[in-house]
Amino acid sequence: MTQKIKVHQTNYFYTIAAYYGTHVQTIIILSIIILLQTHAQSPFLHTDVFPLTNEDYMRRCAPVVMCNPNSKYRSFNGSCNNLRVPTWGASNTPFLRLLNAEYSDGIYKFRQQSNGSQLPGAREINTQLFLNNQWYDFDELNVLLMQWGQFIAHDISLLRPDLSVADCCGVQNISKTPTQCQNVINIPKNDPIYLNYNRSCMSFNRAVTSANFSCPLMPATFMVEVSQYIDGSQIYGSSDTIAAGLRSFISGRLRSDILKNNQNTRVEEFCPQVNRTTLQCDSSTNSRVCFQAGDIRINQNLGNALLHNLFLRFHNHLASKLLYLNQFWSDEMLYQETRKIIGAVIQHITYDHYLPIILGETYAEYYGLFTPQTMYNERINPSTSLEFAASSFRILHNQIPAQLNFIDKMYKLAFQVNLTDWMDRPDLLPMGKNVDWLTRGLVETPGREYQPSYNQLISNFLFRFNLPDITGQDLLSTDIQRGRDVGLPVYNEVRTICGIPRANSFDDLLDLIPFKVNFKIHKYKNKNILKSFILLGCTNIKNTLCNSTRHRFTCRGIT
Ligand code: HEM
Ligand SMILES: [Ca+2]
Repeated sequence: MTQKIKVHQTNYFYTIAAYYGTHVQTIIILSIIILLQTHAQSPFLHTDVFPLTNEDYMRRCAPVVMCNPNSKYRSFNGSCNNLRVPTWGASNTPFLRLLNAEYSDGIYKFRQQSNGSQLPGAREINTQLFLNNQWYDFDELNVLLMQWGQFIAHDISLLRPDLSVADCCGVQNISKTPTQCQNVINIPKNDPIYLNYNRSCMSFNRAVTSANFSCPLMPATFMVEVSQYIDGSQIYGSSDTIAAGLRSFISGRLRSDILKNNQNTRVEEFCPQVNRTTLQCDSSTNSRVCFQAGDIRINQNLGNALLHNLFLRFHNHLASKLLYLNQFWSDEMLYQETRKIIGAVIQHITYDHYLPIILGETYAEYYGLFTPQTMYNERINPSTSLEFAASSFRILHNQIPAQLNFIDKMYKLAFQVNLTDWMDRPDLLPMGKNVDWLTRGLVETPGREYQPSYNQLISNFLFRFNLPDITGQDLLSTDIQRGRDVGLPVYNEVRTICGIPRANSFDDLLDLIPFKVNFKIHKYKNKNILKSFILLGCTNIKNTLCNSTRHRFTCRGIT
């Protein structure tokens, strides 16, 4: 069994985004901090420095799992990858906390300011600091880099919001409503967007806790509902049952649907369609297509659905090649061997192509993240940390472009869509040559410039066609609120665990947060948000294409 230590446990990205509140001024900049520590000093190598509450689940609720040490293939739920502690990294086990939970009641209530008042509203933070600070320079990296990030995020993390309390903002008497509803995101009176829609509140559903898994723990403990290893679980599923439901049981292949395009001129293979009475895609009443895969978020946006479809085709292609070479292999062997190769490919792309760009080559090499330097330390808990999944990795939401380009084989822009117009509605994919065109679009379109804000559409109109109200939601506010929901500690605490001195003044923050970033003035910067939408829509095609793509995630020659 290939066992690789997940990198994000020892990555020290951190953001102040989720830690706003105690000092409003520290909101100035959204930043990633990458700490360069020596291995010897790294606290993350020793599980005994983690909060003791991490052990509570193990002591009280963890199932006894028997492993076969000679098993040739990974389990679907991730158990038995670590033979010392078989449940480490398994689905439906808790996120790891690098630091103690911070709640005002020590258990579950949102953190407060040091003077006991509420933290500034999440939406207010966005509107005051980020929403109007959009920069429109193009990146030298392509949009596929962003899409790969989401694809692996779904491989290692799923924190499910509790949707049993449907629309909190419809509830009038907030003092008598369920606790869940007391955590809605308030919309400031002068909100530049929602003001026009007369909205004062945005729904926010707190995440399900271990109590939903018959394991009530204090402080609130949150469960990862997918296998936490990079193992392709978003393709294959994180349980035996889901995995079996996705297989054809013929020649190692996954179930798929062969669909004709709208002109009946082209036949292509797609992920199987799900029965529309299930929860998947149900929030989008007007979608005709609804794919099924190992992860429930497959249909969330067109780019993610595209990668799922490409990997399904890759699996079935590889399985047929293996069958050709090994005529006597059983369905099971063909399936598992193909799955093993796909898992390795995903790790290879992640460690050798993605992370060196995200972290920088020096860092990636120093920590032995490139493939030839793999090592395995059975004492490292590989679980996805809350600090990573609820904060650090979400910073890369700032790479999401407002639009996706469909580019034809002559490298001309065929058409462009708003990402938020097609959420949970992947209907476009099986039409025409859209799979080819969107693939080319991800590869050939420069990514969104790295910056503190998220794009205007996901900051205002997320899921706009899936919600009862037509306006939609704000991903940046949701990310800030999610940090509070799961009890993330304040930024200063995280500095200390990463070996950086505590900041005692705002000047102390300058060591890792560049002073100037917030004052960047760009030619397209426009105070009027609605005008900037027009700018986005009119982006000149010449500027939106990469000149060539010698590297998987890199645009070349763009100025
Ligand atoms: C392509 C467009 C994307 C959309 C529309 C999107 C949207 C979302 C949404 C709605 C959530 C759940 C928010 C909540 O309720 O707490 C989420 C979670 C998350 N996103 Fe994204 N995202 C996108 C891309 C990305 C990218 C590029 C990355 C990283 C490189 C990323 C990393 C994450 C992570 C780590 C989580 C938490 C996952 C969990 O534990 O459940 N996402 N995203
Ligand atoms: Ca996984």
